[in-house]
Amino acid sequence: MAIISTAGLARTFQTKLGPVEAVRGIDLTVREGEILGFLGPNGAGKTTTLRMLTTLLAPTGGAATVAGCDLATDSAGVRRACGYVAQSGGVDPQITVREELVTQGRLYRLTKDQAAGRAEELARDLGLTDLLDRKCGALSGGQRRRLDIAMALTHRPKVLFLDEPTTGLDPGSRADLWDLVRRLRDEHGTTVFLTTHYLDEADALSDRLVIVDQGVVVAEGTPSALKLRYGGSIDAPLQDTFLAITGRSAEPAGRPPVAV
Ligand SMILES: Nc1ncnc2c1ncn2[C@@H]1O[C@H](COP(=O)(O)OP(=O)(O)OP(=O)(O)O)[C@@H](O)[C@H]1O
Repeated sequence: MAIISTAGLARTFQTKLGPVEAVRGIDLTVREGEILGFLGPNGAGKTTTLRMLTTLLAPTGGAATVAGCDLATDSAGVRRACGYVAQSGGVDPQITVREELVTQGRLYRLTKDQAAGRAEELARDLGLTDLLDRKCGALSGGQRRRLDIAMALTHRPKVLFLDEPTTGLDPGSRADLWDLVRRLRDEHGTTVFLTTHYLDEADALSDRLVIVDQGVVVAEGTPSALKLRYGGSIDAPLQDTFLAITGRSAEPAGRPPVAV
């Protein structure tokens, strides 16, 4: 069953220098319980698409449904169904992990007791129990990401959107995060929609890849199917496949991470 479905989803920004067509018409379907890797070179329109699908940004064209809720007419329903972890989270460094989780629960209208209980539950699920009374500012990068994800899961969303979840993490923390994403899907049936520039990550985690370039979908399929079709063999490196599809590298500026 499709949990996300979009048709011609588009967003043009009006700027002083003229219109910028960030997303020109995205057609895609995501099945329930799928881990979808949403890839594309810098500026392809990935974050803009995520922001539209999570109701943070209004589309200027097209349509979409998330968990059966129409983006245009039922944004509250879409928000109930979605958790979103942006590229850089906005936790308060001065308050503790517990306070941050409880506050998030209260924002979702849980009672004090419910919010305290949910904070403990999330901390257990995400390996944060020993850190509950630590200040957020004292967490490592990997622990911060786990807290960001815990907060996004407070209301038990059906779909979790992760925008470059492992950027800046060391190989061990990246591997932990991959395990967490798989566990979320396997134990809770959560659909995961993730963007990443790390092709080893996309390859290891995703059931299916959607590759965008210049605001449109240019290829989609399982990692193996894409490698076979564009890289010449199912053993082709995803790097070569991506280059064949977009003519560009997927890596952001800077050093590529060590594969784990
Ligand atoms: N608020 C805005 N105003 C004007 N242009 C914007 C705005 N937000 C994004 N853009 C432009 O839209 C295009 C797509 O941006 P977006 O951030 O969605 O790409 P991305 O695929 O997530 O890129 P990256 O991989 O670098 O994070 C880019 O050309 C960007 O400069």
